This record gives sequence, structure tokens and C-alpha cells, in this order.
Amino acid sequence: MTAVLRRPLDGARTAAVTPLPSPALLRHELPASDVVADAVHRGRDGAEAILRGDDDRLLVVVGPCSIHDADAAREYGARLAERAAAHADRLHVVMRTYFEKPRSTVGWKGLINDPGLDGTFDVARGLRTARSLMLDLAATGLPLGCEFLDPITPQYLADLVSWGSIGARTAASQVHRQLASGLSMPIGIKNGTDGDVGVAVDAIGAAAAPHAFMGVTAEGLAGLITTTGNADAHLILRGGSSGTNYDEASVAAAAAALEAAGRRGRVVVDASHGNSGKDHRRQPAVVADLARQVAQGGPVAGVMIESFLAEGRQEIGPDMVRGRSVTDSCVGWETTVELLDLLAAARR
Ligand SMILES: O=C[C@H](O)[C@H](O)COP(=O)(O)O
Ligand SMILES: C=C(OP(=O)(O)O)C(=O)O
Repeated sequence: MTAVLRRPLDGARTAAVTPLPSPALLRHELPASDVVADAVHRGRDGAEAILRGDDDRLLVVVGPCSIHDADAAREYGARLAERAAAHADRLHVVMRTYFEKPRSTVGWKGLINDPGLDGTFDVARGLRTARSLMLDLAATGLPLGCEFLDPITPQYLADLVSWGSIGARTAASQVHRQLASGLSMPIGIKNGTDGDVGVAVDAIGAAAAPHAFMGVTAEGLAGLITTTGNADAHLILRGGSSGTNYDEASVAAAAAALEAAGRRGRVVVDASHGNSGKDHRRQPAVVADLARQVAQGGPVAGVMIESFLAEGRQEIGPDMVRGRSVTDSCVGWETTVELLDLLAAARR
């Protein structure tokens, strides 16, 4: 029989596969110093103690919706480290260092995916830029927080993260629940984009359980990952298409749903996203309501604020304003200072 040329069975829709440095290589090139390791541990311990009710400070996760300019983020971090130190007896401040953005359809997917903001997708550079920025920020003593989106990214960066999140678009994803079950820091899981809190309560239960799943080792090889479960997975109320859920009744209902599922009835509330209709000008009113709830005691263990140096948002383009978000709109620095003061006063 004459040999027939077979059509390839895969690769039909793959344009290229480009090698990346292994996670172990990147961590070797950019290692965590003792000062950084201490900041990461203090960040994790503080967040865990607050969520467990053993520390009566308020967790505040604050920072840009996404980081696109490492220098502007360094300036923001230096300012935030100073405010965090000033409020350290009442607030446990974690800086949002979000390098991966889940998109509703398409759009810029964050600094790791496209550090040039120009569709060149230099992921190796994105990983280096993100890790090196995180090392600089953690060296100021600031604990860092991010959303875990791509299941491979944690191997490159998770050692520098004190608090993590699973977003509204992935709360139902088994891959992300399994990932959360093995991460070394408390993981906040958001309610769905439609406002469904049940999906996040289910995710918290799934993340608390041990799992075995396929993943990537530090050397970049395929591996079977076996986890012990994350007892510090918790709920983030972020509102949704059905309305906001930062008010006292919604917070109480969410806490009751958690308790009915056998989980701790303590929540983090996001002042942005569905709770502000993505309009940064509404965040101060949400934070003011949360401050009132915090002052009364109750289930609010933490508050999330989207903030950057300059308020608002802008499109990616040639004439961008330094320190202004290129994803969701953020409150500016002066408002951030006022909101931190307000939350600290409420905790007093
Ligand atoms: O937090 C950021 C955005 O809300 C999220 O990435 C979705 O953005 P999009 O709806 O603009 O795609
Ligand atoms: C994407 C985010 O939030 P959500 O998943 O609530 O949309 C975010 O916090 O950056």
C-alpha cells in the first residue's frame, strides 16, 4: 500500500507555541528576600486572624483595578505603605496588585498577558515585570493581593501574595476552586456577576476540601497536585446585575447563608464592581455605609476599594494619564486617603 500523507490531528487553530521560563527559573532570578518573606507572612497571618475573628482590625484590600504601569504602581505603593503604617492598629491594608484581568468578552487581559499594551503578548516579560514589581512593593512592608485567573500563574507569583481572590466570572469553575484549595493564603471568592451568592458559598465549601488535579510543577512539567484544602476561603460581596449587596440586610443574609453551609459568617465587601455600577464616584458612599456597619460590629471583616493615583479610567492609547486605570474606574489618591481614615475611625 502506498503511504498517504495524513492531515495533522491537532494544531489546526494554534498559530504558535513559544517557550516560557519555568516558574523555578523566574523565582531563582527574582528571589524573595527575608524582608519580603516577612511581609508576606505578616500579611497572610493578619488576614487569616481577621477572617477567623481573632484580630479585630479591618481587612482593607485597596489598589488599582489593574496595574499597567509598574512605576506608577511603585509610587502608589510607597504612598499606601505610609498610610497603612499610620493605621496599622486598626486596619490591615493589602495592596491590590492585579496583573490578570478576566474579560466579559474581549479586551486587554492584564500586564502579564500583554505588558506592552499593544497586542505583542510578551508573557515572559509580563511575568518578570510583575514579579519584580511585587518584590519592590513587598520590600516596603505592604502585603499584596491579586486575583488568580490562569491556573499556571501561581507557580510564578503566589509566594509573594498574602491574600488572593477568585473572581465573579470563575467562582463556579472547578479548576479555580481546586486551585484555591491549595493556595497558601486566604482566598476571597466573589458572588457571581448576576449577584448569585450561592455559587460563592458552594465555591468556599469546595475550596475548603482537599483535591487532586493536574497542574504544572515549579520546573514547568505536568504534575498531579494534591491539596489539603483552604480553611480560609471566604466570601466577597461585589453586587451584580441583580443589584447591589453591600447594605446591612444583604450582608446579614450572606452571613446567614455561610453559617447555614457550616462556614464562618464573616464577609469582605467590594465597594466597586456591581456595588458601584463600575462608577468610581459611587464608591465613597458604599464605603461610608460599610464604615457605619463596621462601627456597629457585625459580619463585615473586610472592605475592597479600587483606587489609583488619578481618578477615573482611560482607554489604552498614545496619551495616557499616569496612574489612571485602563480597566475599571478607580477613586483617586486624595479620596483613597479619606476612605482609609473613615474606615480606621469606624474600627475605633
Ligand atoms: O475588574 C475588572 C473588570 O470588571 C473585569 O475585568 C471585567 O471587565 P469587562 O467587563 O470590561 O471585560
Ligand atoms: C475582576 C474583578 O472583580 P469581579 O470578579 O468582581 O468582576 C476585580 O476585582 O478586579
